[in-house]
Amino acid sequence: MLKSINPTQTPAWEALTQHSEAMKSTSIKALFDADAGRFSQYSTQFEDILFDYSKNLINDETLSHLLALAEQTELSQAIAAMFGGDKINATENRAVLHTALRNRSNTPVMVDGEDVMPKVNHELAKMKEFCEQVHSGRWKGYTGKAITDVVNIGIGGSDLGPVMVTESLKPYWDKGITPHFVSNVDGTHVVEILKNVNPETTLFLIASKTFTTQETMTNALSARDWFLVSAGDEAHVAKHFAALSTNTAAVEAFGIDSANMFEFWDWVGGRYSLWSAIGLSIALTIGFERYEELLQGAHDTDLHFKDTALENNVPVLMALIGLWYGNFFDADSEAILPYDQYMHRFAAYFQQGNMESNGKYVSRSGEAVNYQTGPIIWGEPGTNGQHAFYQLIHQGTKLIPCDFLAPAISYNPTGDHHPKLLANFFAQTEALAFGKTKEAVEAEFKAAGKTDAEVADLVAHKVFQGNRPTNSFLFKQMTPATLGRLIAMYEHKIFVQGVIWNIYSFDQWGVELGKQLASAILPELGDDADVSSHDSSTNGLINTYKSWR
Ligand SMILES: O=P(O)(O)OC[C@H]1O[C@@H](O)[C@@H](O)[C@@H](O)[C@@H]1O
Repeated sequence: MLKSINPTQTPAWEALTQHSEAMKSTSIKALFDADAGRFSQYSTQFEDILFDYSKNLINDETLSHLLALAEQTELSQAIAAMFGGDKINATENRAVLHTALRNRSNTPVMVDGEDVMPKVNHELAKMKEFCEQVHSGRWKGYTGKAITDVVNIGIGGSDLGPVMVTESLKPYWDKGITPHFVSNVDGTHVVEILKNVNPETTLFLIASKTFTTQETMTNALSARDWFLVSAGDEAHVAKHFAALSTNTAAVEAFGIDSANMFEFWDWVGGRYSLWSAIGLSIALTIGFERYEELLQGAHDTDLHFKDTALENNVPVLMALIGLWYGNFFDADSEAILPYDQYMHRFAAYFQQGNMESNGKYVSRSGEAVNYQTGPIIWGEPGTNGQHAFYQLIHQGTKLIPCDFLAPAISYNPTGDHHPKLLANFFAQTEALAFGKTKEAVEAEFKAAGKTDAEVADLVAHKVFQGNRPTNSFLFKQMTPATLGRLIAMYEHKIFVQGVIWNIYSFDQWGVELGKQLASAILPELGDDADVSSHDSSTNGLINTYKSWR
């Protein structure tokens, strides 16, 4: 159990409040002007990832207060508690051990007196064997053909991780398997995906921690019906359906052979589950060895996070910088901007990671907090975002701290695309930090021959205030290990922030009410009679739907 400590009651919070006032009267530009060594002071290289946090409105004093806040909220104890298998997910009475799933050192990890590593290794061995069978063609479909397509049916944490990772690692799709993902209960999703696959050569992975999620069960049944239209005999299901779940009874009730079940455990949060059996679609797509490299990368970060002093600890620094803007500068969102087309679902992945973990207003002692918690996370790949929403980041009224990520080496070094892409990355962080002064705009106008009147009309619109903070993550090349490192860095950032905000980051009660109400409404949609059991808006929507369908 983590202690409940109100962060706003700590001396560090008070110091940060005062210090933030001082920092509001300086600027990122002034900090750079005063210190030629700022980049080397506020950047660090972790393995093959350069983390540059110098373009932030921070100085040594800021960091020392933030680190004091981490100490006063007992962050180090919380890190030890998580890795040690304590039940820090108190509202579900569960340990939080996605780190055990990628514990390549294989040191014992105890939960309730039991070392979980043997069962983690057992399941990994089972996944490996299955991948070998599928890749070698020994695993055959009902007409004797090898598997060519894998359809992962899952939603939320049972979908977003596999989608993001397989897309990010597309250059590694060399096992003859094409992955597909069905998540939305909208029939369009499953119908459109099934148009592209052949029942004889398709393997369905039903991915659901609980195996009760409405969307996934509905899609799984539709996929099974579609499959049986061609295959006929139910006995063929065993060759084409596997389950990734913690719920053996529900898997069996669905009709999936327990030999085709890949298990994980209640101490794996859904949004932290790509490292478990939920990662099977990844391993099938990129190969099991590459999946192990992904796990190894995450393990590298875990060891760094667990064993490095807070002041040099990358996920801790990421968390503290984010919290600085959220709590002391009223920033309410953060943008994640990968300059890597393959990473196009990275922001969406961490939208769930962050917002489901830290979107909580109730503290660990059950009271409403009186400070901001988790940020809104959003983002799109560069350079597309530049032509869409960067206007607001540069000149809007909101402060939006941004993370820029890019590989130095592209898998597609066609022409000069990659230098152009990276020139944009570097330029954007420069423009956001340093802006463009009125004097610079005026000088530009004058050089272009504009009249004084024209200059006066336009100058204010062309000024960039700058002072917009960014973090940059430049990595050598996107490999499975690099991706594993990056994901784990963001995961631990979320953990650190949740600890300091005194909230429970590993439950998600906020998703339940909508599910309950949807189950109550579904039977009401079964006939054409008007309903009157809800508020007038909900009644109005339901009754209009019924009259129009
Ligand atoms: O993996 P299952 O159990 O189908 O859950 C899928 C998703 O459901 C949602 O309601 C959330 O709780 C997510 O955290 C979870 O990943």
